[in-house]
Amino acid sequence: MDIQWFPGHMAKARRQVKEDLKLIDVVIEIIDARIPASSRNPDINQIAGGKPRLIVLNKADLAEPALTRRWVDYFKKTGSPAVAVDSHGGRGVREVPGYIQELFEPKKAKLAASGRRPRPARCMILGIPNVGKSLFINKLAGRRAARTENVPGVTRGRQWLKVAGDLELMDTPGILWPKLGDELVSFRLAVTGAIKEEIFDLNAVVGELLDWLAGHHPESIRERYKIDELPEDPQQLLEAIGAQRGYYQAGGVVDSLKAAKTVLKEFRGGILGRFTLEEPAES
Ligand SMILES: Nc1nc2c(ncn2[C@@H]2O[C@H](COP(=O)(O)OP(=O)(O)OP(=O)(O)O)[C@@H](O)[C@H]2O)c(=O)[nH]1
Repeated sequence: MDIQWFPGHMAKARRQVKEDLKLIDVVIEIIDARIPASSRNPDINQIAGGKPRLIVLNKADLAEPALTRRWVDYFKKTGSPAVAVDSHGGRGVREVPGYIQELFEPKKAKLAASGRRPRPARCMILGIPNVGKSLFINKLAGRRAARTENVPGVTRGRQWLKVAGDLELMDTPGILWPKLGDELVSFRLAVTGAIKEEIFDLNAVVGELLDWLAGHHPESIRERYKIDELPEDPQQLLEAIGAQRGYYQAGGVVDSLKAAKTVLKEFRGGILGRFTLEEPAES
């Protein structure tokens, strides 16, 4: 899924999600723990409406633990239960059903009061591209919950995956658009991978990333790229990294594009360290 969101696409996504939400008791909003504000869909409150919602800060293994705790507290204080998760390693995933049951409780009581048979809480995942919706679904529902969308000739409707803890999970996540138009947000979406590389200026984005890292975590660059004195100009820093790695083009010119790709890959992979690019509004 690419990030080319146009008004038509957004309207279609919104309609689809609205339709699916009719079947849902609890919404699971997946965000990226490294950018908990920028990775939220701007209209999520309207879209999820009055449905109880759990915020999942995914990729917590790549984020700064202390800041993740602050973000979780912040969301809780603002009335949204939140949990930090690493969908790769699985940390935090097992806590999710408990939160969902709590959020389902009022509706469950209502169903019981009207004499209906108890049933599992029905949930669906919502989030912008690349926050880890699919991996989270697989982790929560278990290995056997293989998706079938690539099987030729199979027309899929919405399917439900059974999840331990008396839950049912819609197998297809709702993909929502990210915040568009704000430069700082776009930068954060680009470095974390929510925006595809083909559509941003790699050198500029990595330059901004190096600027941020040099300001907040200079030791991470010094240690990784063995550069004692960090040049102030990010483009010079990029060249120093390229030179250190031996990335030269014909004529002895440093291949700074290759250096930029390396830095981005290592940042995204957590090799430079665990970073969170934004803090909650209140401390
Ligand atoms: N380190 C780490 N990587 C993760 C985690 N969750 C997802 N990823 C990686 O992030 C990338 C995107 O994961 P997906 O599950 O495909 O994300 P998605 O939200 O379904 O993506 P779209 O289909 O584009 O909407 C993949 O490379 C995953 O391996 C996590 O908790 N930790």
